Amino acid sequence: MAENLNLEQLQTPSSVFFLFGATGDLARRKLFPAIYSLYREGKLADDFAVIGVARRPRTQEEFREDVYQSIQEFCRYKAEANEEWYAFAQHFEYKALDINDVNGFRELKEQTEKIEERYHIPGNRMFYLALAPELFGSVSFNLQKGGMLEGQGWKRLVIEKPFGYDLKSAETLNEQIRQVFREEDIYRIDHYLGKEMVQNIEVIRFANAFFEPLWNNMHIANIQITLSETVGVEERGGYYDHAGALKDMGQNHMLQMLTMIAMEPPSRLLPEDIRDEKVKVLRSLRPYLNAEEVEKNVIRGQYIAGSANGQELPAYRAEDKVDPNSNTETYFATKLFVDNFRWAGVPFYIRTGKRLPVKTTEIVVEFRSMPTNVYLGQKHKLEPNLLVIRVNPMEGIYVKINAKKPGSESDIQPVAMDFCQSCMVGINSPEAYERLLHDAVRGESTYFTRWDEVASAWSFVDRIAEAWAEDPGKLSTYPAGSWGPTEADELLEKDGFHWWPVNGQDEDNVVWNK
Ligand SMILES: NC(=O)C1=CN([C@@H]2O[C@H](COP(=O)(O)OP(=O)(O)OC[C@H]3O[C@@H](n4cnc5c(N)ncnc54)[C@H](OP(=O)(O)O)[C@@H]3O)[C@@H](O)[C@H]2O)C=CC1
Ligand SMILES: O=C1O[C@H](COP(=O)(O)O)[C@@H](O)[C@H](O)[C@H]1O
Repeated sequence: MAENLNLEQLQTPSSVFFLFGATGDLARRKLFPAIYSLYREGKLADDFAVIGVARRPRTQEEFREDVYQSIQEFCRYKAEANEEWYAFAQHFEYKALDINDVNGFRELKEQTEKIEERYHIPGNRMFYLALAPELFGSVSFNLQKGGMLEGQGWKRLVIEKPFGYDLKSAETLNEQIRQVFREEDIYRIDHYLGKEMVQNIEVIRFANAFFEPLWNNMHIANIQITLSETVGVEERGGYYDHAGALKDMGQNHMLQMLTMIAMEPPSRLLPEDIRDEKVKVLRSLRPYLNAEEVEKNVIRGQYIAGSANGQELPAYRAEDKVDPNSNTETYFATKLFVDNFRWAGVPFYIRTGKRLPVKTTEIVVEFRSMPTNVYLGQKHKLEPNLLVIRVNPMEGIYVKINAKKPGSESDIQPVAMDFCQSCMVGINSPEAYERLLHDAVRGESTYFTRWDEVASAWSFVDRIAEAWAEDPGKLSTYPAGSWGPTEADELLEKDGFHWWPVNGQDEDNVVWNK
């Protein structure tokens, strides 16, 4: 029998979790809440410690208060200021240092050793960099120079996206961190890989006899991946205006979801076997060879002023820290091909954007139509079968099939066979960051991106970004609160397809099994 990893049996070892960027947005909104949820669910070792690191001065009490406030605001479990909270908060300490100052790291070492002694932690250290990528190299070097990587126990580096701004900068970054850490000790986060339903794609595909035989170009007409957001750029205008939708979401989350959908079944469910299959998909992406191909196949747009739910919304160019003449895309849609035997000729359409009408991530697999339609002339045109994977905020899958309308002579109507996971587990489905932190501390690297995946994704995306850089003027606009530029609809219409309604917007047309 093939050897697999038994996640349930992986122990959570005692360790110190260093959070660089502890006064930042990501720490506040995602990381402190994730640690607290893991604690509440008994998924942390009894002997654990968290050291927050950033430049701002904070007393230990102030830092613990920051953590408390973040949990109250963003965590799915609420804390009560009682003894239990006090016991938990004692595990948190703060160290003010500048990443570029090695002396700060020497002091950090002393502080760490005291904590490790207090909690009997055997030198296991996880360094989470919730920092701008320019600082990743300096942190790695100074961790080494400051003696933080010495002694027994494992030392792991967890890095946030974006991993570079293009292939070249990613390579430089990678060379820097690889001078200090081994590839197997580097955990590159793509939080979409921590989402319940993205991980479920593997199970849906490889544990169901009726999907895998149909999972190819003989039976699938096209695949659509939509990641729509209602928010604008919020406080992150400075970062976003340099990144844009393609690099912020396309290079990572969208391509990672595509790999999960398109990869071959691995022979074993071991991290490297799965990652090997994913990277093959990225290497099989058909590159756009020139600016004309990019223009034909990739639509980019930027939102102008609009409205949603009766609220007036500003144009992107009027957002805080955004250049008023910015040509950065807040939306892109593209048609891709995975040039291998399984997927030859099947278009993958992916789209993402800010200030769209709903917050949703969905993957729609559209099956080919029946070879002949014996129901021609009936009232209802036969719709293709769909498998829809709802990633968030609703979690679940449904299969859309055609059935006879009860009581009618021969009317046909689409019905949905629905597995609504969020209906069963409610809002308590573990957040992506919880799952990924838990995996990283246990040394489970499957749902982190390996260097060759990152590099292949950048190679693909760079060609698009370069074509856009040559001709920055060709940018469509769309009103905030709309579904993006009309050109994105035409992209599918040219092929005889259309975007399927997402987020249950098709419900009037479909009978649901509820
Ligand atoms: N926020 C989000 O939703 C997401 C963020 N990310 C990524 O995570 C990373 C962090 O993002 P975010 O939290 O939003 O950023 P913020 O700007 O909110 O926080 C940056 C953090 O870095 C610290 N910092 C900056 N310079 C130094 C320095 N020289 N020495 C020590 N600490 C320093 C800041 O603390 P201080 O000023 O006190 O020094 C602060 O804690 C970025 O790479 C971002 O792209 C990825 C996905 C989502
Ligand atoms: O990585 C990012 O993801 C968020 C969207 O994540 P979600 O889990 O809320 O869907 C996006 O808003 C942000 O711009 C991007 O950097």
